[in-house]
Amino acid sequence: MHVVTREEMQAIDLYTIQTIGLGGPILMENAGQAIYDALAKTVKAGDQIVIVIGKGNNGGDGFVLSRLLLAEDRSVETWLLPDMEAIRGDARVHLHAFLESGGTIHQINSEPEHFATRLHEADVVVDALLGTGFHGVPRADYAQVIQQINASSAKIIAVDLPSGVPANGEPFSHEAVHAAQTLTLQCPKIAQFVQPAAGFFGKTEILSIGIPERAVQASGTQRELRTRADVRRSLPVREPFSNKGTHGKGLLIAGAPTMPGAAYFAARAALRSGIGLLTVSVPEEIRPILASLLPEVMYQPRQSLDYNKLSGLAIGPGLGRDRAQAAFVAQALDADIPTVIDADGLYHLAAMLERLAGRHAPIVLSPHPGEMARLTGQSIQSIESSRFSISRSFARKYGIYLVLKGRYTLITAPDGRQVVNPTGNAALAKGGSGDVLTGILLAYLLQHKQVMDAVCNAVYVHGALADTLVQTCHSPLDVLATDLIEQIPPVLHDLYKEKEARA
Ligand SMILES: NC(=O)C1=CN([C@@H]2O[C@H](COP(=O)(O)OP(=O)(O)OC[C@H]3O[C@@H](n4cnc5c(N)ncnc54)[C@H](OP(=O)(O)O)[C@@H]3O)[C@@H](O)[C@H]2O)[C@H](O)CC1
Ligand SMILES: [K+]
Repeated sequence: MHVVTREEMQAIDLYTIQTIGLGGPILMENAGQAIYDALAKTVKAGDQIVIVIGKGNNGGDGFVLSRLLLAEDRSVETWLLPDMEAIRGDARVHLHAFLESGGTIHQINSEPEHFATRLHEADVVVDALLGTGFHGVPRADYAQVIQQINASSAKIIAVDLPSGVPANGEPFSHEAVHAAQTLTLQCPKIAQFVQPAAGFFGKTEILSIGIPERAVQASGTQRELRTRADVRRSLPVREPFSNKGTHGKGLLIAGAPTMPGAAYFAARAALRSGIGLLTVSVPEEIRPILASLLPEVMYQPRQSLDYNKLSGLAIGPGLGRDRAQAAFVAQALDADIPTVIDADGLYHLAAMLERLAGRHAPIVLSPHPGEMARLTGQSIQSIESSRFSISRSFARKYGIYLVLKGRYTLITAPDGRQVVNPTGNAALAKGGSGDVLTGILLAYLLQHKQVMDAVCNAVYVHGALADTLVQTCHSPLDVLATDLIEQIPPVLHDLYKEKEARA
């Protein structure tokens, strides 16, 4: 599933209409029908529905929905902000069809009090004011209606985008529709995954409107939303006669006397994620503690790390920020084997980014926004408001795989391809969860054929751990790193069972 900008969506529309030959009115009919079907799942029989329509094709979707609801014995009113004469093109076609089918249009500007009353009484408000055509700041008349919609106690369902939200996720400070649910048409837009826009979507459902994949491909978009099917398809299969050496020999350089837990979490997560052989390097003071907790791993002293015959390494969890540790990061980079750098490893990396050049083996960096800010010298706010572009330029500049963590973690390949991860929740915002991800990343880097699959699947599974825990027996407040690790077996069990069932 591709994530698009407004311009890419418009190009997809144009290709579908001009090259494939599916006219705009047909797409709009499909859009209206898809919205109608999605509404049927959430709107109750006696609900009073108010559909609020703007001037463009987003409004056109609203006319189709109004016509489809005509046939039902429901309390539905359709309210139009612009004058009817201003409606043009495909939207005009469906305005005409609605009226000729017996529909009634109420004009907001002619009956402002009645509109206010209906909004107040409504159980559901469908926001078909503005979609991908919106830009800038809402004009006064639209701003007024957006404010009125937000003030109603109705369940707000936005068509394609919450009105007032810019499709490309540009930062904004004006009021936009706070939707309980957004029914996005065909392709998720960038806005859904960046702040502050993401906060206006509510529960989001992507509805197909019959646009062929070829039209999406033609737009050249390089962004995708990872689906469970993508993960299932690309998970490594364990051959029956494989041996421990087949699944990677990894080295984890982590932990400090004051932070032994990080090394434990990353190591145990790597083991649970299928790594074949794992060697851990921790300061001698804490090795006995780790050895008692992790009998499955081998140990190497920091002073004599052997990088030969390794399939990959991870460095950073709990490593510590004193200068002495920087040398281990530099050494790891010089080893030029598949490498994951996280946490304090990223802290030291910031002073030696030039070492990333000229390497051949893949490198995966997994910063949270604060660590990314330090790596780029930008503020956290600028990172958060332009996650896609900042990630892309950094990954391409240094030739690395970048995992920019967040509510929707964004994965970027050295060639600029980007994947949005849909799983995860606030339960992950706790010490140790990043160490668990590092362990899964290391294990997957050593087991997947494609690096991008390894990284995307590790991030997907990591988020799915938190989702499963919160959906079954935890709250977002009480999930510990150890809970995440112990959730790996059931989550992988389900994924592999689904994979087998589809084989
Ligand atoms: N393939 C698909 O996804 C399909 C999507 N459909 C729907 O079409 C919209 C996009 O339609 P479009 O007409 O391009 O644009 P909008 O309806 O979103 O809005 C256009 C009108 O909005 C006005 N506008 C723009 N900026 C502002 C602003 N700052 N304040 C107030 N009004 C604004 C603008 O008015 P003008 O007077 O400036 O012209 C436009 O008229 C998409 O989102 C889907 O919902 C199709 O239904 C099917 C295919
Ligand atoms: K809308």
